[in-house]
Formats: sequence, C-alpha cells, structure tokens
Amino acid sequence: MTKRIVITGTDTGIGKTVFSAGLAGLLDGSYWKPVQSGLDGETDSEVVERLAGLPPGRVLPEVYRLKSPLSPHRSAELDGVAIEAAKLSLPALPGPLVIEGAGGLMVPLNRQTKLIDIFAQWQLPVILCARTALGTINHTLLSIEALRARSIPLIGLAFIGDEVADTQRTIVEFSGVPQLGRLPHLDPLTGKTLRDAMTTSFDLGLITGVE
Ligand SMILES: Nc1ncnc2c1ncn2[C@@H]1O[C@H](COP(=O)(O)OP(=O)(O)OP(=O)(O)O)[C@@H](O)[C@H]1O
Ligand SMILES: C[C@H](N)[C@H](N)CCCCCC(=O)O
Ligand SMILES: [Mg+2]
Repeated sequence: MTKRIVITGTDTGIGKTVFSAGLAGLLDGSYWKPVQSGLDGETDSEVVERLAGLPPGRVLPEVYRLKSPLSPHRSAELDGVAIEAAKLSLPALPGPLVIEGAGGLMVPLNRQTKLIDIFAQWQLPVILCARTALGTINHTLLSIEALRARSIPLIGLAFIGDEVADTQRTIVEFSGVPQLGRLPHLDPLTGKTLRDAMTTSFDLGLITGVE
C-alpha cells in the first residue's frame, strides 16, 4: 500500500487542493500542506477540512503559513522569515498521507531551494495534476521531464477539467505516464459531489498499487 503520496501540478490554481481533498477522503487518510502562501480567504488546509469528509485531526498543521499570496520564497521574505528545507521533514503517522506542494514543481522556497528539490529528497511517489485546456501539453510534458531528471517516482496523471480526449491521449503517449483519471469541473463543488466524482473517475488500485 502506497502510504505517502505527493500531489503536485503543472501550475498554481489548477485544482491540486480539490483533488487532494478528494483523494484524502477516498483513502481515509490525512492531508498535509507544508507551505501555505496566502492567508486571505480559505487556506488549502481549510478547503480540505471542508471537502474531504475526514475525521478531526487528519488535516495536519502547515510548517509555514505566509501572508502574501505569492511564490513562497517571496512571501516568506515579506514576512521576514526564511523557509528551511530541514524543517520540511516528513511526518510519521499511521495510514495514508496526501501531501500537497505549492504551485508547480519549480516554485522556489527560498533563493537556493525549489519545491522539486524537496520532492527529490523525499523520493515519495507523485501524482501530477494537469489541466486539460490548451497549453497543458507543454506544461505537463515539461513537468514530467523535470520529475524524471531527478528520478522522482511518478504514479500518473490526474487531469482536472472538461475532457479533451486528444490532449489527454497525446500527453500519455508522448510521456508513457498513465492517466489515473480526470476530475471534471464540479458545480456545485461539495464534499458529496467531489467524493462521487473521485469514486467515478479514479481507480484507487492504480494510485495505491493495491488491487
Ligand atoms: N474539480 C473542480 N471543480 C470545481 N472547482 C474546482 C475544481 N478544482 C479546482 N476548482 C476551483 O479552482 C480554484 C483553484 O483550485 P485549487 O485551489 O485546488 O488549486 P491549486 O492547484 O491547489 O492552487 P495552489 O497552487 O494555490 O495550491 C479554486 O477556487 C477551486 O475551488
Ligand atoms: C499563492 C498561490 N495560491 C500558491 N500558494 C503559490 C503559487 C506560487 C507560484 C509561483 C510561480 O510559479 O510563479
Ligand atoms: Mg492548493
């Protein structure tokens, strides 16, 4: 059973948190957003609290909560703090853990370290979230190359958005990375509509490696 999974994406704002909430709920696991930049409105952890349907205590506290909705390296500077890679050590807890990055892979945490460097240290299996809209072929294939260059294990692709069959097929064929499923745009977006969509769209066995 794959117990700890990193959720990353081709960009910010593409649905990593919503997908993470759905996955954490399906796995009856825990969720961790180590670095949160932007505190106005709901944080990612609060979204997951609202959508995942998990028991209390399953959404772990962030290590860094940064005020400005900017790249973490800059948001940290504006808050007068420095993000230290050593403080991003993996929590040890029973059960599955869904870990969400911040933005895309090459996002800096400080002036020396990018998020992908942390993922390379962790060597945990990764799910790459990607839009289906125009532009995603380039973004997704570039992200896959970056993961492969660092031997970061990639479980597969979680597409988010309306079906664009040839785009999804093209990405899978060029990369050889499997499509785990596609989460459509949900309206309304609720815990129930999310759980139903995740159950319909994703094969947990493909994700956890357990039939
Ligand atoms: N499947 C979906 N159905 C409806 N709305 C969605 C879906 N996925 C994402 N959204 C909406 O799109 C916006 C961005 O989604 P989300 O916060 O999950 O992005 P993100 O990739 O986690 O961003 P960040 O890089 O800031 O963590 C949010 O308003 C969210 O509610
Ligand atoms: C603020 C946003 N919601 C995310 N938390 C951080 C996104 C960082 C993106 C950096 C970049 O790629 O330019
Ligand atoms: Mg998010």
